Amino acid sequence: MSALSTIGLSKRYGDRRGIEDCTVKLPEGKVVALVGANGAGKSTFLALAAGLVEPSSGAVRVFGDKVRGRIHPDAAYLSQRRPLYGTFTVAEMVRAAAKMNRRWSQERVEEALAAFGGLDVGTRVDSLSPGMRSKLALALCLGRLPRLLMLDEPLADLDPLARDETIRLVMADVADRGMTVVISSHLLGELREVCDHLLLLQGGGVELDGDVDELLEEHRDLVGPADAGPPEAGTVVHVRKSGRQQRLLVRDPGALAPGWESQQLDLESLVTGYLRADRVRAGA
Ligand SMILES: Nc1ncnc2c1ncn2[C@@H]1O[C@H](COP(=O)(O)OP(=O)(O)OP(=O)(O)O)[C@@H](O)[C@H]1O
Repeated sequence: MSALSTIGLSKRYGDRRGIEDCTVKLPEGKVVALVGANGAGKSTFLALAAGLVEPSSGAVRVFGDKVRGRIHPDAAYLSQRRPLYGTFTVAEMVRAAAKMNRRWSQERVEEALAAFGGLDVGTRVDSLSPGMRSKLALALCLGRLPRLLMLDEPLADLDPLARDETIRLVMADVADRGMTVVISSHLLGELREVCDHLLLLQGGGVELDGDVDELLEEHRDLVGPADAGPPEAGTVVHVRKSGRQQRLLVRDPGALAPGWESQQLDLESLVTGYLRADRVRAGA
């Protein structure tokens, strides 16, 4: 079964497009990197999946159940706003979250807070730094023992050590409980080590949706003379020319013509190539 699936999912904000006609099936037990340029629709996608926003059309399912106006009981969602009660202390916030959730592991929350360190439980939430708020909000999400964890830019406010700790905590639940994770982030270097699946949104639509290793295998950077024609096979995603050389990002390039050299891509260069191509299209 798919952990999270959408069919023809669209959301419009007046005449603005949030996301448009997204159909995806995200596999269970995997870590999905949700990426795209600013405004591509990542937060909208996650808010729809969490039931916080009503679709304009189409549907979202979590573990096969249609999402209708509230979060699925087996899911947890860390929104970019990190909603917490400002006047509560950290300890009061944890107690409030425990009361609000039928399934709750105090042990897991405490483990997470201890792993981050430096978060005094007597501190008022509104005096925490943005990074500390992120840590507390993530610990509360883990306390729900979700089968599906959706994280909207969880690493954005964190120092390098806390990013590493966040990834470790999340991956422990992936390994121990088979939790599925959908994580939106611009920090592709950090995600590469842990993500199995890539969902790339562009202009509200799905540009790439697939297994990371397979996508990296299918794509190549081809380097060749600037005056050479395009390869006979494959789809050219993006072309960059500099001096006497050109560099093409190509999907399924097939056999190479003489003079061309093929280079493997990493996740960051694959995504960056698609983002560049999109910018060229938008400017065209
Ligand atoms: N509440 C809203 N009202 C109006 N427009 C919105 C609202 N939320 C999102 N949008 C629009 O929907 C589009 C997608 O926004 P969204 O925040 O989902 O993108 P994103 O990929 O998460 O961006 P970022 O990387 O900057 O966080 C943008 O054009 C944005 O302006």
